[in-house]
Amino acid sequence: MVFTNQLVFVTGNENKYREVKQILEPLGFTIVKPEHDVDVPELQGPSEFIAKEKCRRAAEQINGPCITEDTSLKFDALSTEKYDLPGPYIKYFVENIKPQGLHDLLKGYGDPPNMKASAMCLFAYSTGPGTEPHICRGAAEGHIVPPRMRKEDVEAGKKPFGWDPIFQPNDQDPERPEEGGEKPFQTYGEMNTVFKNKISHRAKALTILRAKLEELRNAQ
Ligand SMILES: O=P(O)(O)OP(=O)(O)OP(=O)(O)OC[C@H]1O[C@@H](n2cnc3c(O)ncnc32)[C@H](O)[C@@H]1O
Ligand SMILES: [Mg+2]
Repeated sequence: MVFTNQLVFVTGNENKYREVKQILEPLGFTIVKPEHDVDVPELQGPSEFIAKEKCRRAAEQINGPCITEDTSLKFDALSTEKYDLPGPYIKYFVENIKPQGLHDLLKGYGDPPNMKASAMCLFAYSTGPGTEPHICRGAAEGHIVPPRMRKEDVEAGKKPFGWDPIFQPNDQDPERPEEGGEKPFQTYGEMNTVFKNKISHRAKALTILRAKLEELRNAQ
């Protein structure tokens, strides 16, 4: 297996693709789409199983190395020690009840309601069909808040990226505007992309993926 800096990212989500390009390309990687359409079903089960299986199937379909990514959003109020909920099923929740509905769902239970949430991203890297994918995890703790998006995006009628408008990550310092933090605390949907890409669950997972790729390259 010869490593190159070109990574095939198999995803059906244009927003994910854009963010991965924005984060990794300044670091010397080239992110490309597969040459032909790849259809990986929405798998169910524990997050790590989904992430590995998704990558295994994608590598088989493109017959070569690739990366895939699976994102989940856990609400503390709904989760148990064993199961993160909605967790990997967040896609269907957000499609059906939209960010406002997700917020209202939590808001309706508990006094006061527990609005704590964490976003998790699992990247998987496969060196090709028949190999065990490597998993790189990144997480961001935060709170679910009423939807807030950047004014210009609302005015332009822009469709939000998933649950961005209701997730307010804790890891931001409104006292340090030079680092992108702005008063008051922002949701992902309000942040400029440079700042989101610096602190997000995806950015953290990509830092680990990058180190993993270096390690594999040095070991060859
Ligand atoms: O083809 P894949 O890569 O699987 O793309 P997907 O859109 O099906 O993505 P997932 O299966 O990982 O489902 C995650 C859901 O969470 C949403 N999502 C992922 N990352 C997000 C982020 O950074 N901010 C907001 N929503 C996000 C995404 O739009 C989906 O609805
Ligand atoms: Mg998916």
